[in-house]
This record gives sequence, C-alpha cells and structure tokens, in this order.
Amino acid sequence: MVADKADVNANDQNDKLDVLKSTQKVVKKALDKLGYPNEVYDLLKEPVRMMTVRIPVRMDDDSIKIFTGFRAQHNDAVGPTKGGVRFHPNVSEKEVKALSIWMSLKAGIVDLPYGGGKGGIVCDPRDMSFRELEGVSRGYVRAISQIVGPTKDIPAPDVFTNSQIMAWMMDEYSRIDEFNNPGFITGKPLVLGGSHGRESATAKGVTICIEEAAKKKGIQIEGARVVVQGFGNAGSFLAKFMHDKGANVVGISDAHGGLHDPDGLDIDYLLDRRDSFGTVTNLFKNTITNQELLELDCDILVPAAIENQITEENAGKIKADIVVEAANGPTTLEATKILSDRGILLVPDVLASAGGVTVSYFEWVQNNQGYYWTEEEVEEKLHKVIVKGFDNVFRTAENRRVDMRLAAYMVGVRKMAEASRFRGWI
Ligand SMILES: NC(=O)C1=CN([C@@H]2O[C@H](COP(=O)(O)OP(=O)(O)OC[C@H]3O[C@@H](n4cnc5c(N)ncnc54)[C@H](O)[C@@H]3O)[C@@H](O)[C@H]2O)C=CC1
Ligand SMILES: O=C(O)CCC(=O)C(=O)O
Repeated sequence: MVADKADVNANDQNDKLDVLKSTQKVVKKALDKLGYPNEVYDLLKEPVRMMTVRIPVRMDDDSIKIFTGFRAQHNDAVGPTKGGVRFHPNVSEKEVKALSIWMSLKAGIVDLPYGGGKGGIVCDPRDMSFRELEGVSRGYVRAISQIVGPTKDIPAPDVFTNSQIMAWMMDEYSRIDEFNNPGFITGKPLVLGGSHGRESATAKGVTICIEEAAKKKGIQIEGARVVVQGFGNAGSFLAKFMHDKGANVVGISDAHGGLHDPDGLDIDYLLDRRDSFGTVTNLFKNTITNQELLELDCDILVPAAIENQITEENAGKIKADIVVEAANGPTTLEATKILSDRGILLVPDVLASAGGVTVSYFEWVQNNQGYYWTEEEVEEKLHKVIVKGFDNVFRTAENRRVDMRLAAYMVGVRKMAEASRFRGWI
C-alpha cells in the first residue's frame, strides 16, 4: 500500500515536534562527535527506569478521580537522579522521558553529582482546589515511594508546581519513612529546609547566561529590548531581573496571550497582578498572540513557557540577536539550524535553565549537612557554576565548529558516559 502524501507530511511534522526523538537525535550526534561506540547511545537513548502510576483522589464533590503520573530516571551512573515534577494536562510518557534526558545533560554541563530524572502528572491544577491538589501530590509520592529518596531520586518543582506542593510531598515521604526527611525533595519553603535563592534560581541562571551571551554579541543589557514568553516562575523573575538591570522588557506573555509596549512594560505592576499560575494578560484588552510575541522586534528573546514554540515556521521571522531558552525544549531542531545559520546566538535549555537544578543541589547539600547558607553565598556559588558551564559550551561550539545545542549536549553527555563505562555497564 502506498502511503498518502498528506499522511507522510503529517508524520514528518509529528516527528519534528516529538521532543524525545529530537533529543535522541542530538544525543546520538554528540556521542558520535565524542567518539563513543553505539552501545553508549543504546544505553542513553531512553531512561534506565520509567514508572507509570495511577493515583486515586477523592474530589471535592465526593467522586473518586484516577490521575495518571510518571517518573523517569534517565541515568544514575554519576549519582542519584534529580529533576522536577510537572502538573499539566499535556504531560505524556514521551515528554517526561525527554525531560529526564535533559536533566542528565544539565547535571553534566554544570557538573553536579547527579543523573537526570523527571516526573509529571496529567492534571490541570488551575481547575483543582487546594485540597484536591494536596491529594494528588501525596498520592503521587505514595505511588513512587519505592524508587525515590534522598540517595535515589530527588524531585523538585516544574510547570504548575510550587513550594507548597513540595512541602506536601516532603511531608508524605517523611511519614512513609517515619522520620523528617527534607533531603527527599528540593524547592521547599524556607521554613522546611528550603534554600535561599531557589525560587528565583532558574531566572538567575538565565540572567547570567544572557549577560555572558550579550558580552559575546557586544550588546549592553542596559537599554536592551527583551521579550519573555511565559510569566511563571522562570519568566516573571527573569522579567524582573532584566527590568532591574535597566533593560527594556517590551513583551511578556502567558497561556492566554501577550502584552507589548515598545517603550517598555511596567513589570512591577504586572508582577503584582499575576496569579499563582503566572497568568496576567487576561486582565488586559489589547493583547497579542504568543506567536506574534515571539516575532516582536527585540534584542533578546527568552522563551520561558513550554515546548515547540520556535519551529521552522517562525524561526526565519525571529528578530532577536540572542535567544536564551529558559523553558525546556522551546525550539525544534529545524529551528535551531535556521537560527544558528542566521547568526543568532542560541543559548540552549540544558545550559540556560540549569540554575534551578544547581540551587536545588545546594538545597540538598544544605539539608544533608544541616547547615544553611545566606542568599549571598548561594548567589555567588550559582554565578561561578553557570559562567563555567557557559564558557565550556561556548568554547566547545567554537572549537568543534558545532551549534550551541550540539556543543551543550557534547559537554553534558560526557560525564554520564564515562561514569557508565567505569561502572562496567557498557
Ligand atoms: N521552575 C523551575 O525551576 C524550572 C523551570 N524550567 C522550565 O521553564 C518553563 C516554565 O516553567 P515555570 O516557570 O516553572 O512554570 P510556571 O508554571 O511557573 O509558569 C508557566 C508559564 O507558562 C505559561 N504558559 C503555559 N502554557 C502556555 C502556552 N501554551 N503558551 C504560552 N505560555 C504558556 C503560563 O501561563 C505561565 O505563565 C518550563 O519549560 C519548565 O520546564 C526549567 C528549569 C527549572
Ligand atoms: O530543581 C530541580 O531539581 C529540577 C529543575 C527542573 O526540573 C528542570 O531544570 O527542568
């Protein structure tokens, strides 16, 4: 039977948006460039462990709803796996697997003693009460408790999860373990052993990457025009940091749309009005679409929301000189090539968003030693780690004549490949 041309095109399009397939492609390229044999790719192309769980929760109307959750542990040769938990209606097994591989790469780039893990629950927290969210959070921990723990796999926040959810999860794990165990999870409230600086760490890391990229491009942050897609944990703190450094934040957005003002938006006002899910544009009339936002005239563009936002359809229309990926997976491989060929400096997700896991690591270290650092100490350590990661990736891109994403994968994959080899796995 001959496949219909329309079907072939649709499959081709689906493949391009398949974050797991795209990630595997670049992991393979990176390993080939580094001269590793195929067995290494065979090990690293999928998580070593993937758990699917069903979580029954009694809802406020007294019905029982069964939620589906996942936890992927990509590679634990270097150390315990680590990575956030996402609550979102579009969570899928493939997405969680890809996210766990990205976590391994982040840990490699910023040289943390971890492999990558990631979790997700298919749900929409925007439509759930506090009590229902607590039920899902505690149920998830009970369901995955056998494979997680402070020396096995350490969860953290991600899209639509926050320090309150981390607190419930930590409490549930501590009950199962029968002792207070703050090192089970990071991103906790300060009073439960959280670290100073974790809440804003992802945006701090992105800010440091923007500063380093701007130096390479000869752009002054003061007066630079910045556009940020997403106004949640990563995007809103970033907009604030850029605004405080004298940049002109000319566009921001959330899931409902975007706001644009060529003279600069009032970021403090928007921060004050946004809700806990990073929504603010619903309060305004003259909004633009997220696609229009990405194509705005600006110097620095920061996708800080979801995957597959910059594709081959719009990459040619991006006007920024620098694109820094605060979100995981916002740019497809085809778009990466278009941006790189156009001379746009792309700082890839696995480097740009590594500030969050870095401060999560600091939180875990502080929990393990029972001695807590000041905000200044955290910031200073984070700055050193991210600058070093940026330099390594930038130098690799230049020396090996590859784009920044491939360079980041080459830097990120090496440690887990070596650790897996020393352990005699491959
Ligand atoms: N929170 C963290 O520590 C880290 C987050 N990231 C990544 O940063 C990105 C954002 O995460 P957070 O800020 O934590 O999430 P969040 O839940 O705090 O905020 C998400 C933001 O994205 C917006 N959004 C959701 N769907 C959208 C859509 N279809 N179009 C446009 N905007 C949409 C929401 O309205 C909200 O403003 C994600 O890709 C996440 O994986 C990466 C590293 C660490
Ligand atoms: O803080 C962490 O451990 C993980 C953060 C995370 O999920 C991410 O970087 O995507």
